[in-house]
Amino acid sequence: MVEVRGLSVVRGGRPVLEGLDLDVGGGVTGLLGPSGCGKTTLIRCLVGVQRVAGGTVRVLGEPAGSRPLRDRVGYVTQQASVYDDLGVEENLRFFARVLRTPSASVDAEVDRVLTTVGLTDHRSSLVRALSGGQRSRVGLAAALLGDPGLLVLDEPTVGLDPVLRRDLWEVFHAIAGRGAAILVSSHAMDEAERCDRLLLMREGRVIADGTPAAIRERAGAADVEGAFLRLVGEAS
Ligand SMILES: Nc1ncnc2c1ncn2[C@@H]1O[C@H](COP(=O)(O)OP(=O)(O)OP(=O)(O)O)[C@@H](O)[C@H]1O
Repeated sequence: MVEVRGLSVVRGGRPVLEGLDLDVGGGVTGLLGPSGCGKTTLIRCLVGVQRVAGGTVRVLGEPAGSRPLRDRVGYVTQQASVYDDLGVEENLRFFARVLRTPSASVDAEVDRVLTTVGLTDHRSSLVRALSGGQRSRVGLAAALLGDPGLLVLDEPTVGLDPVLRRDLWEVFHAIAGRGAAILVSSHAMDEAERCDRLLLMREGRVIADGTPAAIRERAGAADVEGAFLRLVGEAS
């Protein structure tokens, strides 16, 4: 679903990614790595908003950021990307219009994404009156409009309580179970265990790639956190 070849990015005059090769298939893939290693930069490349110095990025068979991908790639950024002074449903209707959802399908689309994220009871609430976790789910609902084949989530569970985090992970797996690929960046090592596959980055390179069990085994660690610390340490 994602094919990255020889990707190089320079930011602030410094190389951030250098000749990165990567494939992402179905299921939930976790993107881990120390702060500043290039996770958000890679995500920006996948959604087509990052200027690249070299290489190619193809998503669902198309160049990243190209017009056919507009409603086939969902992106939830670290910052809230919904309007505080609009209602939940109003936000979703607005984003459906931006995506040019045919007007006859908008009601069904809005109902579908509200059900997926469990917010049907809050459809009329103003976003600013919601809790942090509910607000995150409005952003996720907006990213699910158009039924994207790839969903990219940049630290989607920061600041959420353990129950909400667990619920959101159930939503991610349900979405992946319907055939979408999900790429989630995270610093939460307990969440890494929930991924089907992990990509561990350090200084713009992928230093480990496999299931959580395979990565634990390779590092000889009891959990992903131990494996992460060992592998990042080895690579330095
Ligand atoms: N707007 C910018 N201008 C210049 N350099 C930037 C900019 N944004 C990020 N960088 C640099 O690019 C590198 C990678 O940043 P990036 O945001 O991709 O890291 P990250 O792995 O997502 O970090 P974090 O886990 O802290 O979110 C860092 O060294 C950072 O200083």
